[in-house]
Amino acid sequence: MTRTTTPTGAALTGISAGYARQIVLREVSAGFPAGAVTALVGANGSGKSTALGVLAGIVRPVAGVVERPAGRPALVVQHDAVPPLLPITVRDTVRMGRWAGRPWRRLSRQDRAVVDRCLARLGVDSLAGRRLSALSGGQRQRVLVAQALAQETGLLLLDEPTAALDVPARQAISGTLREVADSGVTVIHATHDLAEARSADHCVLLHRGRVLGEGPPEDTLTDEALRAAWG
Ligand SMILES: Nc1ncnc2c1ncn2[C@@H]1O[C@H](COP(=O)(O)OP(=O)(O)OP(=O)(O)O)[C@@H](O)[C@H]1O
Repeated sequence: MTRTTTPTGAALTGISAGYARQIVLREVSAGFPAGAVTALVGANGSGKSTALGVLAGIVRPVAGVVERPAGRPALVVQHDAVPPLLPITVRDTVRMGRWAGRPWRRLSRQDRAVVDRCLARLGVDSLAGRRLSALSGGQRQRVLVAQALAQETGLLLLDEPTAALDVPARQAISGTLREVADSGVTVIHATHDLAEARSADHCVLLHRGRVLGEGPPEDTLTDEALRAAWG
């Protein structure tokens, strides 16, 4: 079941979910405050992407309740999950963020202004006319974040948005996520980078599809919890 709530953020209660042959998340309950950055932390295969899929409404749970802010959530997948030869430009990619469920709709002047703002915010305005497929992984990742920002959503979900990025690109994205959260958005990103998780406001630690801990990073990412999560 999905409920829309605002402005408390998002929450999973008693969620079990997975794929045709496999239950991945087992009775997961966790809160994701509005106006804050939450890091979803865990080892490979712990269920981070599946939890993002549930929050995004892409993975349908077999049990439990999903609560999220009203409106269509934005999900930024990993840049290598985007077909590499997709023949669209950077600007078109960000414009897609304004479609709001109506593909190729004509964008208003205001929509175009939002697109320009998001391109500039992620520092990809100079690449606007380039093909997405001609960009580096880090540049492409920034474009995907710009597309998500263009949705102006209350729930921004990102799957390892800074994996494999250099330090300036990582800082640019982290800084942007912080600003977006400060504007009241519920921001949730999956990561196995502990430094990044520690700079979040809140974190949820997953291990084999279950929640090991939740709360401020300093209380949640203890040596003992991390040993258990990676054990
Ligand atoms: N589309 C899918 N179809 C079937 N099984 C999947 C699918 N996506 C993930 N899984 C399985 O679900 C389990 C959890 O994967 P998930 O991607 O949610 O973990 P993760 O914590 O995001 O991992 P990683 O850090 O490697 O990205 C894994 O066993 C994986 O094989």
